[in-house]
Amino acid sequence: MARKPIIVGNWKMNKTIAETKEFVAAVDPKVTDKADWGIATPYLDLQAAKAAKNLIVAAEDMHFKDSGAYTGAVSAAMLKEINVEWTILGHSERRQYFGETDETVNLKMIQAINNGINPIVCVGESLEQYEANETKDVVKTQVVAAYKDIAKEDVEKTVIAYEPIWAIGTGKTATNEIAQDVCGYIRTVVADLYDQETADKVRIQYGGSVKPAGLAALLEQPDIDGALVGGASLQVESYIAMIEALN
Ligand SMILES: O=C(CO)COP(=O)(O)O
Repeated sequence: MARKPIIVGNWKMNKTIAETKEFVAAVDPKVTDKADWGIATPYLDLQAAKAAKNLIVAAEDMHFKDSGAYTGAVSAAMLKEINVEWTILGHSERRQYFGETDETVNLKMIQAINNGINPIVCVGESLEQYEANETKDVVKTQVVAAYKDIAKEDVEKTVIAYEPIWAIGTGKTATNEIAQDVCGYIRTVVADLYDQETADKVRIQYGGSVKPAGLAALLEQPDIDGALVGGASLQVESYIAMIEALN
């Protein structure tokens, strides 16, 4: 089953509007059709990022309500108005620092789908859970919760990012074997929730200290269809090095 790779840079809380313009001007013309390439940026940078003709532009989060008294939050309608059609949901940093729960991630998944926004939903275990051999239980619980009330025909609009928390920003990458094992398991969870055909269509990314040099081998894994990249997506040179790694 051929699934087009999807590689998205998660900028987290980095880059001003001016820096975004500079990055997009340098990187966007280099994008090839070997993969879907994207950047997830702070809200304030999104409109500048949309100058891109080739790059997917994603938000890093989105509220689950249409509007209302939610100081600091951004709605699906606000994203749609500037033609942002993707968002990350449930990143471990949102779960850790901003009180995101499996329940709010699910509400956001539903809100995203209802508004024509494609979610990249993040799952992954802590170091403690990894060491206690709880990885599969943890990601299963997160995936099952995230997809509650998501219809089968909508699953292929979503992307699942497996990001072991112990590999984020630490320079410690999961080996390709570990990443494949967990991503393959996630696909069986989706198959159990829906069916094999649906599971075969959904794209699953790995994230956690991905670097240009490791990208091609990572994508050779049968159940890894892309990457969610933090640090290595911030510099023009390293983003272009990822594009070139797949040429
Ligand atoms: O959290 C990540 C992407 O969402 C991974 O970040 P790093 O690539 O910096 O480890």
